[in-house]
Amino acid sequence: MSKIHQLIENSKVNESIARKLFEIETEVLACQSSEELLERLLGLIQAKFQLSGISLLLAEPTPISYLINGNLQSNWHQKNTSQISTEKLSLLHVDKKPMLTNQLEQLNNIVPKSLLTGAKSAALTPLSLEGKLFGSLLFTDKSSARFHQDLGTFHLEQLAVKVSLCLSNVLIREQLQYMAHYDRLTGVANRRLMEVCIGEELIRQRRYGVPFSVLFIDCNKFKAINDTYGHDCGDKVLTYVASQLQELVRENDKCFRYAGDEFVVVLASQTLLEAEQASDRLCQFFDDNPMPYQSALLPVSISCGAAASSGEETMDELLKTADKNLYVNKKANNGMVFKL
Ligand SMILES: Nc1nc2c(ncn2[C@@H]2O[C@H](COP(=O)(O)OP(=O)(O)OP(=O)(O)O)[C@@H](O)[C@H]2O)c(=O)[nH]1
Repeated sequence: MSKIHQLIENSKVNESIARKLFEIETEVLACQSSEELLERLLGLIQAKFQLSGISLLLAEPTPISYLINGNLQSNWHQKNTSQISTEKLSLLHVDKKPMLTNQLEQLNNIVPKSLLTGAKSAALTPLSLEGKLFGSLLFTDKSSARFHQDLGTFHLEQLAVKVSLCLSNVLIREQLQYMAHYDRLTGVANRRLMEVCIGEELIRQRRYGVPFSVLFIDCNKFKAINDTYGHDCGDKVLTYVASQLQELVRENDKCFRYAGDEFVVVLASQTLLEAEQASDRLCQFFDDNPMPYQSALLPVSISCGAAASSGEETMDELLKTADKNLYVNKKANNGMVFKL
């Protein structure tokens, strides 16, 4: 082939690659979550470029990978995402550049063997967030001619920048949403999300007659725990109570941190009697299960008040009834002593 023909041919190939990347970019721009974005992106790349294998390598441990890993729970990610140490990742991407190779022995002891099964060549695209390398997209092919050291990396570099940008935008949005709806200390949903949840239950009840109840929960003598063992211990107690409450309620029920040492549980489809039974069960659990603390056991106790929604009252009225019942029950619990 003459030089000019070769140039024209190269330019056509480049244009076709650029077009496919543009189409992929356009499609992933609308993705609302990092999980959806990565899944969609990798699926599109594999289909459009007909790659035999594609996977996501995530650095471990970095704060960024922790943030992303928490979001990647789908079956697809379980199958296609692998952990890689930060040191190994930087071996793949010297100066944060893509890597192309058909000498796969170079990847031995860096990339999990299973990801290279049947492959004869591979391309790795670095992913960065806030200037930090946190992962790599691994493309593999059955042909050793597909990726090799002498190929240019311009398109992969572009892809790396664009994916990193899209991902960072989505992650910032996810972080903001999380901070707006979840309590930082205990990890349970906050009062704002509780209002949304009760609002939805009220609509369901008024429209379809589905009952629901709420439990107002308060830790007993919590101030004394803070004063005796310190604020850090108090924080641990709150985290312990929140995590146990979440474990103890049914899948459909939801637990919220209302304020300070107060929590609210929304019991979907449950009557007052069922809510009172749940309340007894929760109180009994904490009486029977003191919190492990500094190689000892710290008694933790809670009081609960239940209220069933009739569909007539407002959210505030419902919570007030539960709160009133809580204080009736709390009186009976007075006199708890905390000893390590
Ligand atoms: N450690 C810690 N303490 C908190 C937090 N939020 C609120 N508190 C404290 O929780 C305590 C709640 O005290 P009270 O409302 O008097 O409750 P109590 O001591 O459990 O009293 P009773 O409910 O009557 O048994 C206050 O001292 C707050 O300072 C928090 O995030 N961490």
